Amino acid sequence: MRLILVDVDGTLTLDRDTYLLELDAIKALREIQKSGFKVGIVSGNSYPVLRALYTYLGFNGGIVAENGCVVYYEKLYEVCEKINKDLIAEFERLFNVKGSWQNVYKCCDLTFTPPYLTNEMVKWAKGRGLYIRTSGYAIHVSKSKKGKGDGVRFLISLLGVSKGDVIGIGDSSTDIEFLEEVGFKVVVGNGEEEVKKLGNYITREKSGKGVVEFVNKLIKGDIDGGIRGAGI
Ligand SMILES: O=C(O)COP(=O)(O)O
Ligand SMILES: [Mg+2]
Repeated sequence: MRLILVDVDGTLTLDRDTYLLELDAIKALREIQKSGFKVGIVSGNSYPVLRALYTYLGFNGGIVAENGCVVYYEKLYEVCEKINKDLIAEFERLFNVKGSWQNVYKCCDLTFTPPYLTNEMVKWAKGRGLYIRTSGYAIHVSKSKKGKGDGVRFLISLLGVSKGDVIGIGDSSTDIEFLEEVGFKVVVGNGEEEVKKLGNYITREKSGKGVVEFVNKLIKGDIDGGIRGAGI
């Protein structure tokens, strides 16, 4: 089996500062599903939000939610340690940020906006044995050191796919640990520079249009240096 895992915000959207989906990217991914690939989503968003999205988009390769802490494929799994939600009020008060409306639906990875990380926040998290990152959309606080990496590894093993048969597509530093777990790493053209350094393929186009560019090349068999068994 061949699997494509796609980040959501900044990757399936029109750009890195909007929630509007690039509909052509959805179309291209549905098309590649018809040729035998499975398509899954890997995101910092909460499970209910992603489960609805996954259902309405018609994908079939599973869900990694809460930055790797929650995994769904036929069944729901919590992969990380739960976080104490009293931290929401403390973090909001100390740093003048706002907890996401999705925090009530989360177990393990809490989010705050605006998405700008400060040294003081990093120090605060370290002092509490927590990990803190930014996706460009929000600040994420959890007990998970490996972020999306833990969830992606878990999903891949649930599906029984080998790492070499998995393609990952992302945009932000929260995708680094995710991309480290897959055989072929794609970064959208407007992605963060530190993520692009890891990429086997950097799209010319930004966000969702970049997904369209890559998937079309994959369908045509136009990608060099391919991944094992992926037909590229
Ligand atoms: O939850 C976020 O902050 C961003 O979500 P993403 O992981 O789909 O980019
Ligand atoms: Mg993203």
